[in-house]
Amino acid sequence: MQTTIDKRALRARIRAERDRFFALSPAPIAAPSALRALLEPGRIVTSYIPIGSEADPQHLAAAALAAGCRLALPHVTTREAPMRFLGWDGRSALVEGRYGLSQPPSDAPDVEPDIILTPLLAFDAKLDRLGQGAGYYDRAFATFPNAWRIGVAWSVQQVETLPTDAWDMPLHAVITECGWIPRP
Ligand SMILES: Nc1nc2c(c(=O)[nH]1)N(C=O)[C@@H](CNc1ccc(C(=O)N[C@@H](CCC(=O)O)C(=O)O)cc1)CN2
Ligand SMILES: Nc1ncnc2c1ncn2[C@@H]1O[C@H](COP(=O)(O)OP(=O)(O)OP(=O)(O)O)[C@@H](O)[C@H]1O
Repeated sequence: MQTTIDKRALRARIRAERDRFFALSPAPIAAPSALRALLEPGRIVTSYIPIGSEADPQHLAAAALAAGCRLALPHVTTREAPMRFLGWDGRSALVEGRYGLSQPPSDAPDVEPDIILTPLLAFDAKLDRLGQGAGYYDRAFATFPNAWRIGVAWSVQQVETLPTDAWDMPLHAVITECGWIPRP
């Protein structure tokens, strides 16, 4: 399948580019006003703890907490089991999981997210997204179709155009160190 080969090569290229960019100590990702406008008290925002050279959403999560939102983090086990979103107060100890991920303990409460801050490998001008390839976020988007899908990335992760599959749901916006990119 051609798109599978394309995606694998693209992932490797983008990971290398992201590593190079990250080594230059980019400016942190700050919360744009368009995101702050969505942070109503009581809303549930799922963040993530970055691994390697991923863009760090910590200031977005802090803005959400300060606005009275509740936080959650993704939790994965096997590749087959769907990802869960588990409540997190922003300070409690996390547990190391697969791939070196920091996750809430598996007995933390499941929540239904309103805003999904989404890690990604690449995005394009249409705000299509390429992830790690396990389909965790694609499946979560299908489960929570009414949640805001907001990508978090370094600007160098934008590519001309991505191959898409039938299940791909575009992002509503992407936040980079340069600011907010709305869906066209
Ligand atoms: N920080 C973070 N948390 C996350 C994700 C993510 O992409 N980033 N996920 C998104 O789905 C879920 C975990 N899924 C993952 C799926 C595959 C790989 C993986 O294949 N990692 C590669 C290389 C990682 C890299 O260098 O970028 C590996 O371990 O070989 C990692 C996480 C939930 N939590
Ligand atoms: N809504 C869905 N329901 C069931 N399986 C799905 C769904 N969406 C994607 N998948 C499965 O997930 C796998 C990975 O898809 P893809 O390569 O597009 O992942 P990705 O977008 O890079 O990953 P991720 O979403 O984890 O960041 C595919 O094999 C696909 O069959």
